[in-house]
Amino acid sequence: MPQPPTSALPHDAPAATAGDVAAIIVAAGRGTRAGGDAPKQWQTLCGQMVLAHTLDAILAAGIGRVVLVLHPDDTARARPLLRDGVTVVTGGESRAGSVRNALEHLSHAPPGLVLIHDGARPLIARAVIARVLDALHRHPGAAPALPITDALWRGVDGRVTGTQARDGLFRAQTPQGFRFHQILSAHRAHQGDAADDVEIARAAGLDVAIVPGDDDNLKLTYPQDFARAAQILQQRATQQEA
Ligand SMILES: Nc1ccn([C@@H]2O[C@H](COP(=O)(O)OP(=O)(O)OP(=O)(O)O)[C@@H](O)[C@H]2O)c(=O)n1
Ligand SMILES: C[C@](O)(CO)[C@H](O)COP(=O)(O)O
Repeated sequence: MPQPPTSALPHDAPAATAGDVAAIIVAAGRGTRAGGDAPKQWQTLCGQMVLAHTLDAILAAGIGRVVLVLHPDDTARARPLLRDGVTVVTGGESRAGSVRNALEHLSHAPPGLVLIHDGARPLIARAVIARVLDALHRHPGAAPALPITDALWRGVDGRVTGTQARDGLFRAQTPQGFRFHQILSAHRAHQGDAADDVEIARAAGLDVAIVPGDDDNLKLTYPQDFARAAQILQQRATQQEA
């Protein structure tokens, strides 16, 4: 069984090399819902590109091998992000296609485990990464999520047309982690798009554990998300100074 890297593991976990784990950061989208003068992953958040925050967070967790998945129009923007252990592949027409391109790239020197993360989630905490890696000791897949705490409705044209029970429903986050060869096979077998990699894994019959997510691990989707993300980063900076 491949073991995750030491630095992202609980203190009592067996030591492992960082080479056992690779991360894929998908950042080939166009960020249409966010608007702005560039796709959201390239916009500035607290003085740094969104994608730089995301990459720094993944590297800080001890993941020594990262594949950035970028739109072909964006490769020049990525120059400040390039360093040892970071490679770039071209994205696909869908998020699933982008992930598939990265998995095929990694298949030439396959890791034991792979974490698949949205470039648009720059506030990913090391503790969440560690929870995913720890669960991969016991499950072929693991992903963070938050339970739904609000009532759920169906609506059309601004009116409620029905309600939906919330029991057993979760808001999925990333990174979503898998044993590499299993998620590669699942993607190769999958037809069409998918909301996330857990959907593709489940379609291939893989067991996926849910680990606690983090409210701060938001996906930058709309313009207002940037203000919330900046507030979280400023709170973190203040706490570190204290
Ligand atoms: N063909 C695609 C589409 C999306 N993504 C990435 O998948 C993540 C989640 O997708 P989303 O938040 O929907 O990003 P966009 O597709 O850019 O947003 P929008 O739907 O508003 O255009 C993002 O980091 C995005 O860059 C990708 O790598 N390749
Ligand atoms: C992968 C994901 O972030 C899990 O919640 C989400 O499905 C991405 O959705 P999007 O429409 O591609 O932003």
